[in-house]
Amino acid sequence: MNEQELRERIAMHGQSIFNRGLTAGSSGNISVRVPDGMLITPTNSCLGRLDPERISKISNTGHLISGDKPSKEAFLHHSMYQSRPDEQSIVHLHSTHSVAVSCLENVDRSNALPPITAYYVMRVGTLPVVPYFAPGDERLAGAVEQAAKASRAVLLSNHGPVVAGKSLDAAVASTEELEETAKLFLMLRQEKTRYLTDADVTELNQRFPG
Ligand SMILES: O=C(CO)COP(=O)(O)O
Ligand SMILES: [Zn+2]
Repeated sequence: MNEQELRERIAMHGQSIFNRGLTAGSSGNISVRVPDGMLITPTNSCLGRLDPERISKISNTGHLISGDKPSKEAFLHHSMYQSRPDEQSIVHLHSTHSVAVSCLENVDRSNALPPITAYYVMRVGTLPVVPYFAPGDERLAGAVEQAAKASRAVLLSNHGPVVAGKSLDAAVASTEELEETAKLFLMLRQEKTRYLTDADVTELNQRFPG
């Protein structure tokens, strides 16, 4: 996909995400790597109403090349790309059920969600939790860079998920799968539940690597 097509696809996904209530107001941001840096949604923009031409383009050193002022979380996307050089896109949302899990006191900080379904294992896998810092706080960079070494998805405490993928479509699909699994997890918290076993997870990782 060329840069223009990527810009249009970011806007298309943003609108779809917003219209389904997966992030509200001006929350969330999306980035895609390009050869000379990254495209990222502008700060304070509504994902439902992105203008492809105004999407920010920043260099690998963080300088604005074109478009509106970039997301205040651009440094966080940068940190995650540093840890995961094969990933091409990152999606950060304030999706309700994922945010709810990020607020639970006794969450397992090395992996917030159990393996409930095969698609969760295939698209997300593990979900380390990063301590709370205010949005845009650069201390998030180190914490995310470290956590992202173990997984393509990290959960920011009292905030929301940040998910990387080998393409924009893949990053969006993994973020959606994470949100659905967070919803299932909360629905099942009072029910006796059979999670997938370690053997089930090992088999899925062998059948569907990457
Ligand atoms: O989700 C957000 C902050 O965490 C939105 O911030 P931006 O509008 O700067 O992208
Ligand atoms: Zn946010």
